[in-house]
Amino acid sequence: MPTPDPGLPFLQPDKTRVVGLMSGTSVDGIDAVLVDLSGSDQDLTVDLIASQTFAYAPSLRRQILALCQGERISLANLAQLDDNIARAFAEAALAVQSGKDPAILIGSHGQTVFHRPAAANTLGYSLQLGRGDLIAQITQTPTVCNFRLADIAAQGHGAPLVPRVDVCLLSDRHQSRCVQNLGGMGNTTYLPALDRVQSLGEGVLGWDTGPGNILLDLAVTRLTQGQLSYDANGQWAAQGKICHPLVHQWLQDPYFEISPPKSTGREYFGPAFLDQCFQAAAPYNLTPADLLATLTDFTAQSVAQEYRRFLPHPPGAVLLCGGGSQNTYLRQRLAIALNPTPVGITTDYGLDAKAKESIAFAILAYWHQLGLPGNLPRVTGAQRDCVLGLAYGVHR
Ligand SMILES: Nc1ncnc2c1ncn2[C@@H]1O[C@H](COP(=O)(O)OP(=O)(O)OP(=O)(O)O)[C@@H](O)[C@H]1O
Ligand SMILES: CC(=O)N[C@H]1[C@@H]2OC[C@@H](O2)[C@@H](O)[C@@H]1O[C@H](C)C(=O)O
Repeated sequence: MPTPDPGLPFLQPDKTRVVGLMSGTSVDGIDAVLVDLSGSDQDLTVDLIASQTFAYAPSLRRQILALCQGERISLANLAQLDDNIARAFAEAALAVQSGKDPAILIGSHGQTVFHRPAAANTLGYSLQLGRGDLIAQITQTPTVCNFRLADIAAQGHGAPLVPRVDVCLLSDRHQSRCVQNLGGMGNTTYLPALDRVQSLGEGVLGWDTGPGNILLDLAVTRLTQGQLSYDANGQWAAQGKICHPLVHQWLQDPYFEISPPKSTGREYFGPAFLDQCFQAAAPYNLTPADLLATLTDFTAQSVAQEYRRFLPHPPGAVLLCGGGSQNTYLRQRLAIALNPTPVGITTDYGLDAKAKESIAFAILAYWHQLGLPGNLPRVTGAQRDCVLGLAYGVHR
């Protein structure tokens, strides 16, 4: 057990109210939850009390995206941006608790602005802004943040981190499952048909499968000159015709050749990748709807190809989560690509699909306070189990 900080609550594994905060690679806003957690890991239970998404103010979003895209920024402006993100996260934490008994702990993922996957002879590097010390001070609530660092220092990718939570909340002893997140990026957790205790020891796999909504969001933004930022329910793409030769061509991308552990981000599947897609599409004279249909099918096919390449068996079911689980057309294309495996959403298995990642960071903060590891070395490639996160207490 780590020595508890005097400014932090010393938790016992019984009912604890925690806020979870997450903003991922879509940079659409802060997903916030208020949960009651009990148990430790294999007997963990979650009661979702409140859940809300707080869109970023347009100017803050623009600054974050500019930074993600590698635009130059002075250190003074970087400091200001970090403060502003922390303030937005703190406001989200306060707002999601409004009218409820307060949380005693916050788990804040922060905003990813840069991710360098680990490689042979190169450590990973992952930078999340929105510093936890400021969130703790503003909310007067102890805050755990910077969850990816310990895993990276142990030579892991620092991502994905949600798989250990998936094991504890979604394993089934009779059915193997893939939990497929469709955020900006896509990532999966393969849960063999084992109970939670066995699963933590063996068989679980997880990795970033490639793009989630990122190429769709970027394409919609480009095609509408910034008027729209995503294809609501996939309605636009559903009107188009898929260009199958392009999908086939894009599936040859070298990222899909890499065996797990692997992780990715906007640095790879970002604007430059989309430029290449648009260039490759030029000879086909596609309409905007055709382009979106083709990018949507590519996204679905990339997930199916990753499963075929890297899973020991097709899963008994695929459970979707993340914002892309709301895209009806993407879900249809996934169901076709994964046929005959049934495709559902985690909400139907008791875990809100849109809130799952922020719930996971509430749990990782709780595990930090219990001294329990949060990573799965088989997934991230780390050399050992790590207690994840840096904790900031409230010193009045
Ligand atoms: N109704 C909807 N129809 C289509 N797409 C949707 C809908 N709702 C959300 N999305 C998509 O989900 C995205 C946000 O998903 P989410 O919040 O899970 O991503 P994230 O957490 O930023 O990403 P990551 O998991 O990569 O960190 C939006 O940018 C949009 O593309
Ligand atoms: C560096 C980073 O923010 N990675 C995210 C991103 O979004 C999806 C995928 O890429 C995943 O690896 C990770 O997020 C989830 C929450 C995770 O760590 O499990």
